Amino acid sequence: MAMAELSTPQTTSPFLNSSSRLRLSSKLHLSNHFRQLLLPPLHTTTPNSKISCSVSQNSQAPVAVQENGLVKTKKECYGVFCLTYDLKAEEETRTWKKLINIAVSGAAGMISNHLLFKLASGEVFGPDQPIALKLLGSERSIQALEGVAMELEDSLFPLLREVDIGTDPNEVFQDVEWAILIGAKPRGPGMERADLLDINGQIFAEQGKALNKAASPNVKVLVVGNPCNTNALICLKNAPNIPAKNFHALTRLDENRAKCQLALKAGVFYDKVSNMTIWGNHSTTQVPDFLNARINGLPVKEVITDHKWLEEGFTESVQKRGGLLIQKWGRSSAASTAVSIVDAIKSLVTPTPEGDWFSSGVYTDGNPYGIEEGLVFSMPCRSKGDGDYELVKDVEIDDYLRKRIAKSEAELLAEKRCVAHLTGEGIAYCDLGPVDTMLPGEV
Ligand SMILES: NC(=O)C1=CN([C@@H]2O[C@H](COP(=O)(O)OP(=O)(O)OC[C@H]3O[C@@H](n4cnc5c(N)ncnc54)[C@H](OP(=O)(O)O)[C@@H]3O)[C@@H](O)[C@H]2O)C=CC1
Ligand SMILES: O=C([O-])CC(=O)C(=O)O
Repeated sequence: MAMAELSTPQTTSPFLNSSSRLRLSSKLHLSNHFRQLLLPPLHTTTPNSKISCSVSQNSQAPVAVQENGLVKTKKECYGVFCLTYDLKAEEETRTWKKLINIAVSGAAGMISNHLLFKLASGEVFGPDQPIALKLLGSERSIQALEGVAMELEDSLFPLLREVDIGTDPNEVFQDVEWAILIGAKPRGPGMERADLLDINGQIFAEQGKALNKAASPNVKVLVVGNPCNTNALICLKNAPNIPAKNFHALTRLDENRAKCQLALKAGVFYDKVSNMTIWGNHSTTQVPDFLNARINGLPVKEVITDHKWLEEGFTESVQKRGGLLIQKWGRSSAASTAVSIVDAIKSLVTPTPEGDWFSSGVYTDGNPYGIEEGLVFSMPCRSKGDGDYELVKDVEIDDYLRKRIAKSEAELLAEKRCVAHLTGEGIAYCDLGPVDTMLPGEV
């Protein structure tokens, strides 16, 4: 065993303290990783302080860690992330927040390929928030998942403390505080909508059960995989121990798309558009609410006087944006979806600016808009930044909006009937019409 002496910050390192004993595969490994691990950007360095660590020069992959004479193994962890760091000492320094566990399903897919690097960079939870990523894949994707983990290793993110990969949601979801559920089967040619609801519903029923059993009791769940509203409903119904309020279906991409279209028409930069609600389903029946949205603090209808465009052109462009993108790209939106996931989470962990709100698909339990109870429906929300939200209760709904919101509501009720066997609400009866439940990408 060679002993390495390295300079390190005087304050406790986020990764090591002097009692940490790590088994690494080679000296080269040590120099590559340790330098990054010991010099996180947020710490001031005191050049004279030293840290000692023992290095095995002939060990294999770093899968076992010796701590207080006990060998700890982590079954599903990956590479450098299998090392165990003394996080307890670090938590006492107050410099770093307590580690949070984040699960991502469909982690080898296109959206995740953008999202994971944003999560690991600190862009989502902040520059002082260490994270562990728990990546859920399947037999299909396990090799690719290793590739993802390798790229995460090579990115040397100071905040990324662990990466676990696995195919069993009961293991992957253990103690997670956030679950971002992206993995879902894409709709194939000729596939009936009812079949898609059923196949993906099975995935979300299983994951709901696993979250119920293994996750932190206050886990926040963001469902992205389509049809995301109904998948979120299935998931929450299978997780009775987790508050239904903790489940979200991603409609933030629709909100972002709507803001962009309004900004374009008004000739303003898109940060001038606020109070944008998406009502209803993440589908072509969604209702982007131009009645209550604002541009530079003014009602949209005062700024954009072409009301016919608002009712028809604007609304349809948002509803069908995903389909247009597929026509251009040959695949559905991935980067902008990942950005919108970041926005959705940040909206829950930072206070909503005064007077503004954001959209999220949430459980309609006691909503003030007369939407049928027991659906996951996109509505205006505000947050104090504690991970929770409250509904905005005084948004005006005129006849135009009411009619369209009712259509999206009817669609979600029809979807719900199709998955009754997965929500514990009896026998499924599927009467979806040919144009119902079009995903935004299915035009
Ligand atoms: N809500 C929103 O705003 C948006 C939602 N979406 C939805 O997000 C989901 C993921 O999109 P994206 O990352 O681009 O898709 P990809 O096809 O790149 O990845 C999807 C992942 O889903 C997993 N999956 C789970 N079950 C199945 C199955 N039965 N058959 C095939 N794959 C399966 C696969 O991973 P594995 O093998 O590891 O399980 C795959 O890697 C889709 O449902 C898409 O419609 C997309 C854009 C916007
Ligand atoms: O339909 C899809 O898979 C893509 C999608 O949800 C969107 O672009 O909004």
